Amino acid sequence: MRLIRGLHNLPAPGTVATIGNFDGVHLGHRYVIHRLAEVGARMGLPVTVVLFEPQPQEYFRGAAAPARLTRLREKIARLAELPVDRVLVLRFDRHLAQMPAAAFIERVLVQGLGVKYLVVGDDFRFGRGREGDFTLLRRAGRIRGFEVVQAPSFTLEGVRVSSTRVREALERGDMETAAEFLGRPYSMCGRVAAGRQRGRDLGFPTANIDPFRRKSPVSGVFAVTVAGVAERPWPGMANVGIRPTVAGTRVWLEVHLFDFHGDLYGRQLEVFFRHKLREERRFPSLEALRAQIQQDAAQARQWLEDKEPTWTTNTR
Ligand SMILES: Cc1cc2nc3c(=O)[nH]c(=O)nc-3n(C[C@H](O)[C@H](O)[C@H](O)COP(=O)(O)O)c2cc1C
Ligand SMILES: Nc1ncnc2c1ncn2[C@@H]1O[C@H](COP(=O)(O)OP(=O)(O)O)[C@@H](O)[C@H]1O
Repeated sequence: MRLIRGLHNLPAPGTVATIGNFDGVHLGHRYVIHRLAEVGARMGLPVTVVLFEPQPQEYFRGAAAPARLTRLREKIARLAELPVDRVLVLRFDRHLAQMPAAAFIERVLVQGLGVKYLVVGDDFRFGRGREGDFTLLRRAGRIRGFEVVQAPSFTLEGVRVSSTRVREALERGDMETAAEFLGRPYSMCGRVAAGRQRGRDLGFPTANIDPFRRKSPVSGVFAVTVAGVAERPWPGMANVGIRPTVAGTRVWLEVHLFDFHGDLYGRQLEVFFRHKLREERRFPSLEALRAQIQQDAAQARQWLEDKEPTWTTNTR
């Protein structure tokens, strides 16, 4: 899969494509991409996914935009596992926000991509003031020689899988439903940064990861599994929050790995949120926090052992 940033770096025109946010790269997205890849194979054309970064809602609404499920590099990693030949990332800035819909079609879709077959959601809007919609695309396609189809809805037990639904499940701590919609447990990726070495004093060293999000779609304390430590996912527990007890100010993802001794600084980890244990709280003392974290550890171990009994024999 090739990652292309901006319209200037596009390879020769001729492609099947889809445009969207693809936040979460959930089962609905995967379904659309698999169908698109079938068409691409039939037409003998590569598959292009077009993404905007930041997501248009973030550009327009700033802090009021919904929490990101996946940051760009997470989206790209998930898309690379699918039959996608290229991801085109278009910077969503003033220039793009103010581009008339007709110019978007001409510059991006026709001259840029040379699109022959395009899949978009029924509610897809584009161009200055959201003037462009599905009908306009269809009409332009008839004139400029590309086909436009609506993304098929993917449903699970009658529910249309969407990024919003995943966010709602995560918000209420329902990790199981989120995992069903995503096709995998919800995860965040990041590099382990140096903290203030307090975790060690608490008896629970934690690998600190910057979630790189204005808002996190998950918060609280979780049983987790972590990829990037060893061959197999490593069991642990994590806190996502601002750490009110130690007067933290911004959101961090902190992971303690069970029965791990070693250095993780600089390591790229993927943390899978398997089960929510509780909300983050402000404790009257570090002593009280330590006692609670001990309980969290016991509960997280229990949950992971019940769900993934192989760990007891394989990773310890
Ligand atoms: C499982 C777990 C649960 C935690 N729960 C809370 C909490 O409820 N409230 C809080 O203020 N901090 C919580 N923390 C964060 C600790 O305050 C933090 O790990 C500790 O202060 C170490 O910070 P450091 O990165 O500065 O070393 C939790 C940490 C872990 C690993
Ligand atoms: N079991 C463990 N789980 C997580 N990190 C560990 C563990 N054992 C050692 N470490 C290392 O210790 C570091 C965290 O130590 P800590 O005292 O919490 O300091 P800080 O959080 O301030 O960096 C991690 O980044 C990692 O390199």
